[in-house]
Amino acid sequence: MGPTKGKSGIHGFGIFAKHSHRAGDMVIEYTGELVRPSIADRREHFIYNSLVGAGTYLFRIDNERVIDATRAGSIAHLINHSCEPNCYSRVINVHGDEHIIIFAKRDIKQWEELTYDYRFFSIDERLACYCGFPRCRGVVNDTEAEEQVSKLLVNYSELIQWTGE
Ligand SMILES: C[S@@+](CC[C@H](N)C(=O)[O-])C[C@H]1O[C@@H](n2cnc3c(N)ncnc32)[C@H](O)[C@@H]1O
Repeated sequence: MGPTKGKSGIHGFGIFAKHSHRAGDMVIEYTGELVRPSIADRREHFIYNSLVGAGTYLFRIDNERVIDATRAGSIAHLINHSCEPNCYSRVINVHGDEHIIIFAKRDIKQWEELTYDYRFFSIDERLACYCGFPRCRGVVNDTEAEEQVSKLLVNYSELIQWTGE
C-alpha cells in the first residue's frame, strides 16, 4: 500500500503516508523518463516554466542523467521539499539497473506528508521555502554547496584575457 496524493500545507499537492513507516523503510520509487541534462534544461526553459502554477518534476541523478516525471512516472514526483525532511532519496542498483528510491529517514506516522531535502542547486536562482520547520533555511536551495562553489568562481574583472600564446 503506497502513499497517496493530497493537498499539501507546504505547496500545491504533496504525498502522504497511507500507513506508518519505520526509519529505513523503502517508501516509494521515483520513476519517469530518463533524459540527458541538456534535454531536461531545454524542456524546463521552453515548456515547463511557461506552464503557469506548475511545479517542475525533474530529478537530477548526476551530471549525465535526469529523470523527467512530468509526463510519465509514479506520484513520487509530487513529494515536496523540507529542510527537516522525513525521507531521503538514494540511487540503488538492482540487478544492474539503477532505481531512485525514497526511504524513510525516521519513523513516519500515518497521514504525515512525505518530504525530502531537494538540495536544489542554483548559483543565481533562489526558491523560497515554505516547509515551516524551525530550522528552515528559508530557501529550497542547498546554500552550503552553493557557497562552496561560489568561492571557486572568479570575478569577471579578475579574468586575464587569453591571447592564445
Ligand atoms: C516536484 S514539485 C512538488 C509538487 C508540487 N507541490 C505540486 O503541487 O506540483 C516541486 C515544486 O513544488 C514547490 N515546492 C516544493 N517544496 C516546496 C517548499 N518547501 N517550499 C516552497 N515550494 C515548494 C516548488 O514550486 C517546486 O518547484
